[in-house]
Amino acid sequence: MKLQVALDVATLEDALTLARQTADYVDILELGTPLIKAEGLDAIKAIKAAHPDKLVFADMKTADAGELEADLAFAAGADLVTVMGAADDDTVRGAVAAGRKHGKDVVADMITVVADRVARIREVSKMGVSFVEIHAGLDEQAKPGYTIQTLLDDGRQAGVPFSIAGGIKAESIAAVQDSGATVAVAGGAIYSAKDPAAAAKNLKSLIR
Ligand SMILES: O=C(CO)[C@H](O)[C@H](O)COP(=O)(O)O
Repeated sequence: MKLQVALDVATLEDALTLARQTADYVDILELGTPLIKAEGLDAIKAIKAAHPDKLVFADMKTADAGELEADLAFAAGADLVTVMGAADDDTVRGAVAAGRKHGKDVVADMITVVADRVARIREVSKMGVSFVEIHAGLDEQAKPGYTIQTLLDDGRQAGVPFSIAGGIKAESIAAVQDSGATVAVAGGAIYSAKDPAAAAKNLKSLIR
């Protein structure tokens, strides 16, 4: 299982610092959606230039104009780009077309798919996305009683390649791996830690 750090900070300067602190321990550097909105697509270029050996994931969370938005992110240097799994089928297909043009990967973010997520995961997988991200966003995580378990159950059931994002911590990363995930995405557990490098190193060490 690969480890992906979500650079969920609001400035490129902070993102470059966090990337430098964690790059030795992660496989994928993710530019979080707020970072892309704050700094623009040039931030993708800057992270890729600083870490050409890492996969760069642009969390565009595209909801419309799939081909155009994915094309822009790939042209800026992204290796992986997200499209919303809840978007129109043509938006997903458009992003996949851009991915094929650039020889890169499109990931369907399954955040906000509340009714029969497993069925929608199977549908978008047939549209050509490389994998799905089974995801509980920060607002969902803040609700009382939130648990990552439903994400893991959906992953197990879906029978297609998936990543998990939703507040993964040192205590839960083994269960994420046991669910069959190919990528574990960690944001807050790393960027909110006193020592982000040590937090990333610890998460990596817990992957068997
Ligand atoms: O995309 C996101 C929020 O929409 C986050 O990047 C993702 O949820 C990972 O961060 P965390 O581990 O803090 O949940």
